[in-house]
Amino acid sequence: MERVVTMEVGDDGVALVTLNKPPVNSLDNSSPNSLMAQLKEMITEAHSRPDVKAIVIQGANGKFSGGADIGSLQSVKKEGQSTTYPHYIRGSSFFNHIIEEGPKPVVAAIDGFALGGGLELAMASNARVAVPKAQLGLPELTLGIIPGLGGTARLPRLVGLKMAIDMMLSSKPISSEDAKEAGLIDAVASLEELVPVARRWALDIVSGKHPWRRSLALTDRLGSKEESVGLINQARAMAKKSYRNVPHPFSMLDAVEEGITNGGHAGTLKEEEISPLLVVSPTAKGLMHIFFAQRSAFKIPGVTDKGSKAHTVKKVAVIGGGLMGSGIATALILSGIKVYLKEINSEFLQAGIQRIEENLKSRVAKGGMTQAKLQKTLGLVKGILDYEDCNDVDIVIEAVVEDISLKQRIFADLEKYCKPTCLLASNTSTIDIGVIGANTKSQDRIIGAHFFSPAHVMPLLEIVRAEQTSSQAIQDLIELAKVIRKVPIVVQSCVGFAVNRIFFPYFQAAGLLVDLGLHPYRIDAIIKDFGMPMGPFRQFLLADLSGIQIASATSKMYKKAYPERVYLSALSDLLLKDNRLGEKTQKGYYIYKGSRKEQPAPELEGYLAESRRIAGFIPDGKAITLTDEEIVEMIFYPVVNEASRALEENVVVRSSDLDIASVLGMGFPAYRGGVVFWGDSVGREHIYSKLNQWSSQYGPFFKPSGPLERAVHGKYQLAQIVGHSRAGSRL
Ligand SMILES: C[C@H](O)CC(=O)SCCNC(=O)CCNC(=O)[C@H](O)C(C)(C)COP(=O)(O)OP(=O)(O)OC[C@H]1O[C@@H](n2cnc3c(N)ncnc32)[C@H](O)[C@@H]1OP(=O)(O)O
Repeated sequence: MERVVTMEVGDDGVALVTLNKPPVNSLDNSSPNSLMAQLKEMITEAHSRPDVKAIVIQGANGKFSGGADIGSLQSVKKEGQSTTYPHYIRGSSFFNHIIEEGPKPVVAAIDGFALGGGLELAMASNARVAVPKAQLGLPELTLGIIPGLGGTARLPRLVGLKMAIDMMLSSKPISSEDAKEAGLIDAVASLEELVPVARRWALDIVSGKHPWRRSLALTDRLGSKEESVGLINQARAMAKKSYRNVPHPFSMLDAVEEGITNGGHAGTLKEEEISPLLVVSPTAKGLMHIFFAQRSAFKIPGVTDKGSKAHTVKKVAVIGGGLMGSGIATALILSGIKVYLKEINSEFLQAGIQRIEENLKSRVAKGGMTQAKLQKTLGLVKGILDYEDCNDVDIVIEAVVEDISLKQRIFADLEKYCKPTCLLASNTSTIDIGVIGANTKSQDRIIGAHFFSPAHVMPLLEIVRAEQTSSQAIQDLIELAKVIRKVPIVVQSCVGFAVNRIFFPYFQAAGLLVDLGLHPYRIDAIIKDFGMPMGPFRQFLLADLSGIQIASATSKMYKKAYPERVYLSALSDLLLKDNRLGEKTQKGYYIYKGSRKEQPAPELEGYLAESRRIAGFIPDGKAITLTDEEIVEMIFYPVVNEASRALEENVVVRSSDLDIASVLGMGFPAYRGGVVFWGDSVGREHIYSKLNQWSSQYGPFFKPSGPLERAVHGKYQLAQIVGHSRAGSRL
């Protein structure tokens, strides 16, 4: 039997129990051989051995524990009224009775992180010691579940109810320094001193020098029941505003309330009752899928598995200080990378640097940065006017206007002045990477680095590889993404790459529905209720933020690339003609009165009528009637349809990359698992038959794609289209 928990008893009478299950010492509880079962066995043995006075639990390889094993939670299935929830041993009962209330004190020695069940194990221990930079938190809500090993009952007793609720709702970990101040841990010790301090602490509990604290029994941080229930109700009201369509934040608050009103043990029983139900909810399935999808995105077969190392990036040149360039520069300096910002004259340079400063200032205003840190961070930017100055940078990221010959000239210049190992990246969203490098001999190190606006905020980076791009170049850019905390998806060049490619039908379907008589505001409200950050018409104005010319130009580009399946409503052009550019001119589909909050524009009706007249879809003037659900379907099924094409064309490495693209690039709700995952959960047959029906009613925009049709006939999931990919198929 593989040992993942070991025990060593020292001369001091302390049993040092070590969790050793790479990569994160997860608390697997699925079998007699799993970590939780072995841990229970070891602690029970320690309690019964006469030579053991106290127990210290640590994690191997610089990590305490990353919590329950998410893989085994993900595979839980519903079986009639119950589920296959992995509790080989009853975790809460073990933590409550054998660790917290056992006959010998237990101290947790925390290195690296204690997250989820990891922190719950530490909180069930009678004291906690951590290294200075350890991270402690309960991030279960990001997975669609709640703390299930006593976290909702113990955290409020250790740090107070308000902070506990904040920590759980935000899912953000805190550092050991903050944890010490809050009362979550008892001492901070250097790595060398961690276990010795924990041993001494455990013995001091035995001798009575330190109190023998049992978290579930603490009450000193809790206010009166009335106050507590008031706080919990306030949190419910807040959660209603920020969480749509998901049950778990409210379940978490129910468990907290039970633990406060009926005692800690009752709280842990409530968790036990709720957790198996939540883990099989569509929300948890979607969020756990996204958890693993995000990690898979960093692994590219033939690139990251070759054993070669990425180059370290210390200095990057950004060409162009416009909106995108300054955003990219901001993202880089925020991660401590030196940036040369290149512009064509000092006036533009000044403006670019000012934009970067504005980006940082807005962080300061939101409390995310101090003024002193702003100055230090801004100090990492140096303005330059000549390519000669790029001779010592590791990567260049070009972010100038979408002009092929301009870009070709820039790359020819870069090749001349940059060192031969320098990666040459373009932030183009439309131009073929191969074409950009056509006038150089450096095609192997030319690559697309497509950021999303605002680049210092949006978490996605599309890495576009051309035929000749080397695997080293891809690996270097993946590494840069890691450093600047972006999730990369590696894509083959095609019009729109991944995100814009699969979402062009989203905006076009919305336009089509308006031309069929629906109102844009109703569509926006329904799509927002579905979980998008804003509706397509409100978001159109976001496109305007990065330049309305781009939005207009890209529609034409799609028309050219995918003519048989594009629907261009006249509506946006009618608005543009009247200089209704959205927020920029304070009017678009909506009006803005000096704020970003949209207000209805009564005059929109005239534009709608004109657009419908041009479309000629409803000659008798009678708008079609659709339910809210049908509107969601008519807007998102075309997206799934396009995603199936992108999968078959191998635009991405794996289907989950498109899920990441939709969630991180467009704000598709993570709890729905991304567009492909969602499409599969809705069901390919249903989507196919609906698209067929609409295609005969409303035209080829809705025609089911070849790959979707094949998946239906072949009875395989949309997520498996990549495996059924046919080279050269463009149906
Ligand atoms: C009953 C309980 O209340 C319920 C729970 O505890 S649910 C679990 C709660 N815990 C979490 O949400 C923590 C999730 N993990 C993380 O946030 C991060 O992985 C981390 C901060 C622990 C480490 O981050 P980092 O060093 O960047 O490594 P990262 O790439 O994320 O993870 C390393 C590997 O560990 C895996 N992993 C991380 N946490 C895991 C977990 N809890 N279960 C299973 N696998 C896990 C990752 O999938 C990855 O696997 P791979 O190498 O095969 O891709």
